[in-house]
Amino acid sequence: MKKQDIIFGIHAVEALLRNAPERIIELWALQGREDERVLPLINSATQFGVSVQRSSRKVLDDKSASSQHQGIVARVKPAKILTENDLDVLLEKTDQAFLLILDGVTDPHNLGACLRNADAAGVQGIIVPKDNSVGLTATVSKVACGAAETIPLFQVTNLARTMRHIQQKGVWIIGAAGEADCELYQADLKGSLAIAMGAEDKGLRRLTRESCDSIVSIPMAGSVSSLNVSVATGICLFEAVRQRKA
Ligand SMILES: C[S@@+](CC[C@H](N)C(=O)[O-])C[C@H]1O[C@@H](n2cnc3c(N)ncnc32)[C@H](O)[C@@H]1O
Repeated sequence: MKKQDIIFGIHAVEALLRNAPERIIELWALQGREDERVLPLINSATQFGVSVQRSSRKVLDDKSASSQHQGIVARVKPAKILTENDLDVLLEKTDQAFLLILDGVTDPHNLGACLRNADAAGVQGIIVPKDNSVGLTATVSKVACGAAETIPLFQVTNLARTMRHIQQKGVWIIGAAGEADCELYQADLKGSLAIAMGAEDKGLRRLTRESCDSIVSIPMAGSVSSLNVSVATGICLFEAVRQRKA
């Protein structure tokens, strides 16, 4: 069974039942413990005609390849892969884009945390390059706490080309890099916007950086040279939220 065919954890399965119950093929719930958070999920799945099996902890650990399943594991049909064309549809529907670009994030915990931040900030979609990025794995869904089932993730073949394309549609792209002279808090983050974050090891690739309209840094007071990408993403997104509400 491929890892991405499994979704586990209470928030992730709950979001799946709310947003795409048709994707669930079967569900395993921990036997012998009537967890009040798991029971509504079992009831809801049963209403959708999903087969629910009561299983031992060992079975759930094996199915999810994790011990973090919180007593609930689902086998699912893969999510529809969204591409450049789907991004166009999104842009046509909004007069003020708010997007996140992740240039090659490879750690599932980081992508999960970025999805969670993006959902909380009201981001409409996340753009990632198809290659050299982690996809929507079971761990990503678990860490994202339901956001992997709500935020559209656009996987594009050529990130720089997609960036040019969305710029032509009026989206201003701000990249985040620790060494930039302009501070995040000086940048104008209102209007149609995409914020681009770099990968864990190499940061923004040269072409991605050159495709940004401007580059900003989050001021650092201590001795470390950079923040974790999901932390930096949260800071940038919520500064944008603050400005857009003002
Ligand atoms: C772990 S950092 C990458 C560090 C990498 N060694 C580099 O040279 O960029 C991952 C991403 O988080 C964002 N980031 C981390 N710290 C930042 C800061 N102080 N200012 C702006 N962005 C930051 C950037 O987008 C960066 O590419």
